[in-house]
Amino acid sequence: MTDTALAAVGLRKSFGDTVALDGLDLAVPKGAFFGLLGPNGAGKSTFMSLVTGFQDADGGQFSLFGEVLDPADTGQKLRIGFAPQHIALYKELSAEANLALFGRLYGLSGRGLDQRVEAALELARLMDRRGDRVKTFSGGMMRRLNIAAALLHEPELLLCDEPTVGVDPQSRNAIFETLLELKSRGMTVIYSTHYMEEAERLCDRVAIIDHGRILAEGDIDGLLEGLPAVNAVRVRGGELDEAAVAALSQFGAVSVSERAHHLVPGEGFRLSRFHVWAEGEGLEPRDVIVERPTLEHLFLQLTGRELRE
Ligand SMILES: Nc1ncnc2c1ncn2[C@@H]1O[C@H](COP(=O)(O)OP(=O)(O)OP(=O)(O)O)[C@@H](O)[C@H]1O
Repeated sequence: MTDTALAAVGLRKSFGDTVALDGLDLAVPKGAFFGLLGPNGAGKSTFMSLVTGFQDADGGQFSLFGEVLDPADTGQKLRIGFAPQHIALYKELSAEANLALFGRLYGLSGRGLDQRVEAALELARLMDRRGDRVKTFSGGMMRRLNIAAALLHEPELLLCDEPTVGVDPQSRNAIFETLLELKSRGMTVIYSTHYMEEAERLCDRVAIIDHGRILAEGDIDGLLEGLPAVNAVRVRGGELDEAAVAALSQFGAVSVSERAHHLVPGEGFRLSRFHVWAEGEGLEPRDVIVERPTLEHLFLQLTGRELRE
């Protein structure tokens, strides 16, 4: 028995001169909601297309639940579900007809198929729109259906490629509900995104990918542990006098904007000491905003670039 759902070792893939995957190593534990976090062009979709056998790797190897993954092995393929970045649905057909079609492609029929279609409609929260053509759906509804269609054959591992790109915040929340439902069922999910807030909200573990390599991997708290405990402090109000600003500077680099003083903590910064100082200055707790480091800061530290550049 292995505790690893999917492992990749030394994966390589190039398109002409473009190196999409550059010796990528990754291990995804069973039952993890695993975030693959990286900017556009980092290699996330290429990675998924190799796992699902849509493209062949130039080098390297995968194992799926402890067995070497052979793209031609149908039995192994059935253990994987894939919700691609680009919606793969028939827009002229209804939600229900789409699901039935995908179910038949997976060899389902009769009562078994009907039950899976019902379950998928429920998961996607589209019971009341089941008979409507997909072309009348919002982007978020299509995304949910796209995910549900990938689950009809009850795979053990779901790959979900950037499901929230181009959807409004409300639809995004509805997609999260579907994903959180899968998480609560203990399904192994590999979720690619370039939104660090999504990774922080959904994922137990995260791998940071850039230029086709994994730069860091672990649970989010562990990954952030290496960063300073406080990323920045904002003092609202902008009412500090010159002496107070000079005193603030003992804690690090200070810059001033119209409404606030921003402090980037220096070496040996202690938040407790800072709070004592702030209280002495008569600052209200609500005027002091402490920014904790995020995965965005980690990415910046690792690459010298913003995640969304
Ligand atoms: N079929 C292809 N032909 C040529 N280049 C490709 C192809 N597929 C991917 N690439 C290139 O490989 C690199 C990795 O692309 P990939 O789509 O895997 O990144 P990504 O992290 O999924 O980003 P995005 O969110 O933009 O899809 C990019 O430089 C991309 O332009």
